[in-house]
Amino acid sequence: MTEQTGTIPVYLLSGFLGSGKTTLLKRWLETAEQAGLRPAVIMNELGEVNLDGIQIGEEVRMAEMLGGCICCTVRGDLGLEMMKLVDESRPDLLLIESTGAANPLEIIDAVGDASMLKQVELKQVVTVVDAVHLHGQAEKGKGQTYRLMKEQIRCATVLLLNKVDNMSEAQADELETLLREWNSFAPIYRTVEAQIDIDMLEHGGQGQPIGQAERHQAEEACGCGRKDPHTHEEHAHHSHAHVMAYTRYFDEAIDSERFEAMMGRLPDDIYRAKGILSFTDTSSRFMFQYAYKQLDLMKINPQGEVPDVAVFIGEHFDKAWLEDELKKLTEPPYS
Ligand SMILES: Nc1nc2c(ncn2[C@@H]2O[C@H](COP(=O)(O)OP(=O)(O)OP(=O)(O)O)[C@@H](O)[C@H]2O)c(=O)[nH]1
Repeated sequence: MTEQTGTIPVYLLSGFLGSGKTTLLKRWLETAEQAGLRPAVIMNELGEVNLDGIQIGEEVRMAEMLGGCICCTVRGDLGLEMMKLVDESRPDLLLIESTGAANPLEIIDAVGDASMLKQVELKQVVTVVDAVHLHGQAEKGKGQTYRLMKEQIRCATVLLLNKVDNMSEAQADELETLLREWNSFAPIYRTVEAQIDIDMLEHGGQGQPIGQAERHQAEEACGCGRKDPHTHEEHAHHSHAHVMAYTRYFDEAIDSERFEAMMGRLPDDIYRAKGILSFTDTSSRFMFQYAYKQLDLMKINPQGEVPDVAVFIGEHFDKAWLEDELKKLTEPPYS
């Protein structure tokens, strides 16, 4: 783990929605705590509730930026939040988890601005890639999500090819070749549940901080407003404007079977969902995580007052359909 040298190292966790950033963040925090270090975290969520933050211990100093994406709508706040955290808690390291829709270059710039005022230094941009999702996107080979994933990969100084448990070795080999084509300098680690030696991430396998050359290369590759060298198209400034989030609060417990059946009916354009729910058939509360058709439910006992809530994220999906489905969850049982 990083030794304290006066400058606070900053690590940016990037990667498309549901790729495993929070899973990695939890590991990183555990490792830091075992090493006796005091980490601080900035979390950014598209939805109105910090569901990722609930998974982090209360002892970790955390700033939340909710209801917008760190790289645009709330970008101005990032520098302020970072400086406040540094002044208030003087952490040994700072981890920033962006929304899965963020363009990392914008955040890299914001950290760069802050480093002129405070002793913070961006050390690594770790992009977590959902192997299965990328595989599907690469087969299509086009679209805004594909382009955004490519940008996140190009801006990385370290790449985790995560969720390789869901694919064959040969498919993972193919993806690694693709990652290498898009990003020739970042070390690539294949992972399951983001299991990796954190030291390898902190030092990018080479002990190199982000240098001018890499930064320049990343800017060339994904700079907003710059022309793509191959297509000569301008990159959209907010390449994730197509991603939308829908938040629904519940005042009462819902039927677990109906909920699971509804999740099974979600259309492809709702690819990510998460939330905390109470079910009528058990007294425990549950956190659910849904990413690209995979639904996980975990018992949870959140500290403080946390409402029952579900957040759905996707592209141009039919909100009316979703509202109708959610309404059915709280209706009396059908005869
Ligand atoms: N099968 C499988 N599932 C994984 C793996 N890593 C993470 N997951 C699951 O994928 C889901 C999303 O993981 P998160 O860590 O919350 O992803 P995230 O990138 O933080 O998601 P957002 O913050 O919404 O962008 C969770 O249900 C994880 O348990 C993996 O290697 N394999």
